[in-house]
Amino acid sequence: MTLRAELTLTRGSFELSVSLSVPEGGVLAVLGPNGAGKSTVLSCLAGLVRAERAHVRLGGRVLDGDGVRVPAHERGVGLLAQNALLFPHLSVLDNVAFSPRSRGASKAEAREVARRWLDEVDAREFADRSPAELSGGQAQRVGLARALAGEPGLLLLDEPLAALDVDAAPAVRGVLRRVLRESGRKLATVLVTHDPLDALTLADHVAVLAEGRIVEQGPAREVLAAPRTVFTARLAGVNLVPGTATRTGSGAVVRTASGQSFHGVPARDLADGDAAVAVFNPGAVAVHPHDAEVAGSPRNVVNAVVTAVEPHGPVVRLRTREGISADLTPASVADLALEPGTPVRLAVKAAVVAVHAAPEPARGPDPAIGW
Ligand SMILES: Nc1ncnc2c1ncn2[C@@H]1O[C@H](COP(=O)(O)OP(=O)(O)OP(=O)(O)O)[C@@H](O)[C@H]1O
Repeated sequence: MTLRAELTLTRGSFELSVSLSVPEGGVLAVLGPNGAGKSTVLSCLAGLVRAERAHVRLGGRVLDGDGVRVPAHERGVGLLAQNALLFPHLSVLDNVAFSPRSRGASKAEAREVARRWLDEVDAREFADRSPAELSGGQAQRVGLARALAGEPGLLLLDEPLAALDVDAAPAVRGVLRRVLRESGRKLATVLVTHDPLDALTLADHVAVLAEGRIVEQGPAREVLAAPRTVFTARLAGVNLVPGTATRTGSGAVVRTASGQSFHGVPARDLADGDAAVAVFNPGAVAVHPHDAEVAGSPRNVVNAVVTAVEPHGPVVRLRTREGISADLTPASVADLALEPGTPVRLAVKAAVVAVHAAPEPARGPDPAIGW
């Protein structure tokens, strides 16, 4: 079923105003910093929190608005949060059978449905266990089966992998991915996550929420490959320099508030005077001694001071006071004797800097924000 929702709510100084749409079979990942309003959006959709102004339509049915407010248990919404919150006194099978049973199925029918869903999430073998006998990952799989056994039109996933340790998360992510593809075809799914990997692997679209507003949205790969806000850039692990754009023939320059210029390759829709961001990968940043001459093809050169030297997978990520990050090999960190406080000269070729119009005046420390 297709979901369309418009929600407005004020809570103290926090204001939420969002408009979402998820087609049948679609998975929308909602990303955003702490306190952005992600859980509030899910709670409003689930009918657990009342928005001041709401219009929520699922398939042909109005859940909220036009004088209607369908209570939570009648919405046809499945919910899985960080913890599955299974009923401790029921077996795994009866936890999953609970939804069909409360929709009027006989005990035998409900258990049959439950067995089918436990098969779907590879948890049939746990049917007779009590929830206390499950690991975190097993409990999340059972929680997913329980959410789907009620045949919801909308599935809400609130950081379903966040409480799992690094060994358990991949298996549950794999089950979610398969179940959303196969069984999720009639559903709209909204997934709240902090993890770009979840967004890329589970969702087709993402919406980035900041301070109660959607600041970026679109196909997951496009948004994460070309982030326009500081938050999305951090998620995607790239450097992002906010400023104002000027077109220069086939190129573009982003000038920051402090007068620093970054040359790059403009997106097609970029216009002179636009609020813009220069985006580049930490792996594309070359690090030189602070007094080095940096020559060659058109480059952006920034004097910076190292603030952190951190292992980052097979490379070392250098963070600087100026906000730009660079990835280097451990050998070059040693050669350049890099440590917090070392002055360096960073260089990045214009050809690998993408310049995008920003949807809002870019926020964050000037001149650049990198991770
Ligand atoms: N029960 C509540 N009463 C009052 N304010 C609340 C309540 N719950 C949340 N808030 C506030 O509403 C805002 C949005 O919170 P919400 O939990 O939706 O954010 P979130 O994006 O889900 O954050 P997180 O990633 O930390 O879970 C925050 O400013 C928060 O302090």
